[in-house]
Amino acid sequence: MSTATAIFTPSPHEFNYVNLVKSHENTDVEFSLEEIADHDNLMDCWTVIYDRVYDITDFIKKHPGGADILLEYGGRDATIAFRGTGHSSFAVKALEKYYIGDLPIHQRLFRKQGGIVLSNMPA
Ligand code: HEM
Repeated sequence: MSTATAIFTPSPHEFNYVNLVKSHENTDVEFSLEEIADHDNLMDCWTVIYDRVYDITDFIKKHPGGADILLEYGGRDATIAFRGTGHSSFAVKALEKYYIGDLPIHQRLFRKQGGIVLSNMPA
C-alpha cells in the first residue's frame, strides 16, 4: 500500500465516528451562521459541528476539556477543533442531546453534495 493510500484510508475508528455523527435524527429546523453567532456566551451558547447546530449551554461547565475552550467556539464552527482533539465516540454520542437544528444548505461545508469530506483526512 502506498503512503498516500494509507493516509487517506479512514481507520475503523474513523468510520465509527462518522456513522455516529450521521446517526443523529434530523430536525427540520435551520439556523444560519449569522443567527448562531448571537449565541456566544456562558448563558446562551451554540456551536456547529459537521453542519449541525448544538445548544451546548448546559454542557459548557460539564465539558471534560474545560469550559473556556468550549466558549471559544460559542457562536461558530467547532468541527475542526472537535475532530482535531481526537474526541471519542462517547463524546460524539454526547452531542446528540444538544442537537437543535442544521445549517441552511448554502452554508454547509460537509453535508452537501461535493462538500468537504473531513472523514477522509488524517486525524
Ligand atoms: C460541544 C461539543 C463537545 C463535546 C460534546 C465534547 C465532549 C468531550 C468529552 C466527552 C471529552 C472526554 C474525552 C472523550 O470522551 O473524548 C472531551 C475532552 C476534551 N475536549 Fe471536548 N467536547 C466538545 C467540544 C470540544 C471543543 C470544541 C474543543 C476544542 C478544542 C474540545 C476540547 C477538548 C479537550 C482538549 C479534551 C481533553 C481533555 C483532557 O483529556 O484533559 N472539546 N470533550
